[in-house]
Amino acid sequence: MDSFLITGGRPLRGSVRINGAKNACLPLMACALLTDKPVTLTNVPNLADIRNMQRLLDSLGCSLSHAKPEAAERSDKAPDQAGSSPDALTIHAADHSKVVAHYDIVRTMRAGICVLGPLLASRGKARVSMPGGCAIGARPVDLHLRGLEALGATITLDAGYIVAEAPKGGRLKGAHIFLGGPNGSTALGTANVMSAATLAQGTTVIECAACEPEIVDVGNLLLAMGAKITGLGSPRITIEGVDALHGTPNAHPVIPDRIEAGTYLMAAAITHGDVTLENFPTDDLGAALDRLHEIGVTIDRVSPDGSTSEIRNQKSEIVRVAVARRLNPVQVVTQPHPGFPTDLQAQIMALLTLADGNAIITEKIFPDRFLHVAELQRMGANITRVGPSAMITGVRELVGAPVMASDLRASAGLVIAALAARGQTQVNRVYHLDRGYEQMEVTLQGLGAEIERVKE
Ligand SMILES: CC(=O)N[C@H]1[C@@H](OP(=O)(O)OP(=O)(O)OC[C@H]2O[C@@H](n3ccc(=O)[nH]c3=O)[C@H](O)[C@@H]2O)O[C@H](CO)[C@@H](O)[C@@H]1O
Ligand SMILES: C=C(OP(=O)(O)O)C(=O)O
Repeated sequence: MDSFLITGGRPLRGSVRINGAKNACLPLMACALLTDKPVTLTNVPNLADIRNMQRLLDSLGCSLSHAKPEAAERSDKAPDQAGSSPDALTIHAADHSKVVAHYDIVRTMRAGICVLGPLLASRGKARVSMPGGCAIGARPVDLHLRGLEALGATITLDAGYIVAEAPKGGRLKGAHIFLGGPNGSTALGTANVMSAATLAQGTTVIECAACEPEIVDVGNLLLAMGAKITGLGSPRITIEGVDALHGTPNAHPVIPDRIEAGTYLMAAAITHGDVTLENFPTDDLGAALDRLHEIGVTIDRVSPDGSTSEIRNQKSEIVRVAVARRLNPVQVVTQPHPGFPTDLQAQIMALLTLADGNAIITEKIFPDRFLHVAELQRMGANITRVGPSAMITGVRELVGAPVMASDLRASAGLVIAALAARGQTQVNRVYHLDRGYEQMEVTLQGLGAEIERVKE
């Protein structure tokens, strides 16, 4: 398994373009199963999870191609040698006979579950393996199943597979569904139920729907495919079922990855660097920007003439991040959007290990998402975990050490810590990072970091 060797202490300087969001792109891809017409996405990130979702869709009778149609949006990325664009993806679900999402693919990522709703709605039945994903605590799928049952599906479990069948006649029926669980809304559960409801007979109302930008992006793609949806981005989404969906008249650009953007913000901050981030989704990062501001990180909007000003709420802008002094300790609570995202918890913890005082992080989405704590402690961090909270007493310096990456964002937190640590850190098992960050080591090298991938 590959690892990263990082020698810390170099301030990051330069510019990074934020890629399309993994957690939007994966459920967007699954939506292609809802129609027999081609669906084209652009700004598709080049990630292990995306390739696995391509394999899954291929196994479900879809043809996939990277050729960029005339109507597709322009992208800054260079076309590859064959004249196609690596970040454009067309998915054509022409063969609707296959309904089994196999364990060997679905176990690799949580978002594999996103094919369940579309398969059930368009093919009348589905057999989908229980999904995998990051080891960040209990990750039940009861809300997904409860929502689909409310739409009239019969669901049973068989040998690790979810077996779902639409009512007689093959069509789901609209319903009023409360989709909240003990920790609030469910992102992928909302995507699953909303996409299934687009083809149901009648009206569906989802209460306690996820407000995450990635789910809004899924809703926007469905609208472009002819669905009737209102309330996107609010806790109540209403879907008026239609008889059929069509393909995308124009290519749908995947939104920028707010978690990738937040990760590079924190990497820049911990090294007291000066980094410009392009395609930065300010609007989607309110809570994280608020915490970073309190910590003492300066984030300015860069105008086309190069001047800087206050950042504004926008879907995509250019920002410049810099830190002039020692970091302030702050309190962070992870919550559903628009609260502080759990997917940035490990990264901000790494940053706070070097703050000037006591910080506290409370994890309200995945109360056991703390596997990075022990690894940060190996690097000299002073952290005490108490139930769903971690108390962090800032230290003067971190010291490089061999550490083990346990999951995607924990790995990102360890890389951030290593960039600031004295000496060398070996971050083992970086295949987790490759699921969610496009060539992270190359991006960081471009910013002046001393980092290399060791292949094994
Ligand atoms: C691929 C993808 O997009 N993954 C993201 C998605 O995961 P995912 O969609 O799986 O996470 P959810 O939003 O569903 O989980 C939120 C909370 O609801 C609970 N829950 C969820 C489903 C369910 O059926 N029952 C239930 O109780 C979970 O245990 C958790 O406490 O949102 C998470 C929360 O923002 C992120 O950390 C993940 O990176
Ligand atoms: C937890 C994540 O991914 P997954 O839900 O696929 O495990 C993540 O993207 O941070």
